[in-house]
Amino acid sequence: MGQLCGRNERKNNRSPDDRNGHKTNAGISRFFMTGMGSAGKSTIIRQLQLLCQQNKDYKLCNSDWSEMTLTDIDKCVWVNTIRRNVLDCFDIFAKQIQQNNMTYSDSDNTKFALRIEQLCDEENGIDDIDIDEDFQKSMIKYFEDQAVKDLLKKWNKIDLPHKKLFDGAHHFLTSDKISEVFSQNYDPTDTDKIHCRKPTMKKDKYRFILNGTKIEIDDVGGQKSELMRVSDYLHHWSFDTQENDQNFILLVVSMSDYNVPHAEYPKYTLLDESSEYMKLLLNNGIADKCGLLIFFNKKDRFKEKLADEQCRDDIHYLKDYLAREAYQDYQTSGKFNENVMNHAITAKFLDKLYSSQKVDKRNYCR
Ligand SMILES: Nc1nc2c(ncn2[C@@H]2O[C@H](COP(=O)(O)OP(=O)(O)OP(=O)(O)O)[C@@H](O)[C@H]2O)c(=O)[nH]1
Ligand SMILES: [Mg+2]
Repeated sequence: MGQLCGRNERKNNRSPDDRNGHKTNAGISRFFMTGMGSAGKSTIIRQLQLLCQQNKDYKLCNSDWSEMTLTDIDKCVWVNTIRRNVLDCFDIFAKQIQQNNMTYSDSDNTKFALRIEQLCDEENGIDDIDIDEDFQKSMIKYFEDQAVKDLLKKWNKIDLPHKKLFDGAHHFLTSDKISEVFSQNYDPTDTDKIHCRKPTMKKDKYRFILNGTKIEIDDVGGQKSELMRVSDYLHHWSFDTQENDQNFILLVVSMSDYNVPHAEYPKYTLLDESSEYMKLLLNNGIADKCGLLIFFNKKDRFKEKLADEQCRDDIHYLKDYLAREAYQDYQTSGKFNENVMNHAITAKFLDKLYSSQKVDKRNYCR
């Protein structure tokens, strides 16, 4: 997961004691959760839902705030989504192996790679696959080919402009897991669902009572097509505010994007795009009336990339936010202080906040 950084709105700036004292007539803490596609917004919801099953002080609620049990989407939808996730990874492997002029050690795998690419290119191709034992065996054989093994050593450097490996992919990419996912009786676990990639279309509303505090979260899809509608969503969301409610924009940022080049403007990264998005969002008049919280997510992937020698040169993307010594130390030895690196990412966003004068002296960052 990650860390938080926030801009406090004056009227929301209350101590925990204050908040406890106001429990009975307190309104709802409402969050408009937004961010770029794949930042990890829906994963936060899934994790909260799981916590509600494990902790009696956390409740998942209906629209009237009565407790509800999680009614999951159809098992079939999860199975198909996860299988699609794995096939998409294979499609990326096939394309990247071709782009790198690598060769498979077995000609069957060359043919299987072509088959996967064709299936993934056709709109409903995947739905037409007969997932039988032969297909399952071909998948494992392909996955265990030396070319795929070599490619996986460069995992953090797999780079296709319009296709990205999803950050939960590691969880599914072992021979045993692939066999399980493509077996007849596959039943996705909660952990599988947390790691799966299922883009949010439009927006979904969720309600929780966490330690007695009512929390309402609108999870807004971050794909390009969805971002075009964000201003409309924000207006509707704001319109539904009741007296005593506190409104926050919760921006979820993927720290792992610090070195992912933008498909159209390769000089910039997806992290730059995310900070630009924040700036645009804050120019919306409604944002002035809300608190702002930024959740810096995917800290684990950020750390993994920093520790990977193949990503070392990518530190230039954060050069402006690091002291010269820290920058040079890392470049020459690969050693780094985690807090210093995390701070470089937060600083990028604070910089944008200051430059757009959307910040006051009450900001806090942690
Ligand atoms: N390694 C790692 N993976 C994460 C983390 N948070 C989310 N993911 C994975 O990132 C992928 C995308 O997460 P989602 O929650 O679907 O992203 P989203 O922001 O809802 O994306 P849209 O619905 O398209 O806007 C999933 O495969 C998640 O399992 C994290 O902290 N670490
Ligand atoms: Mg989502």
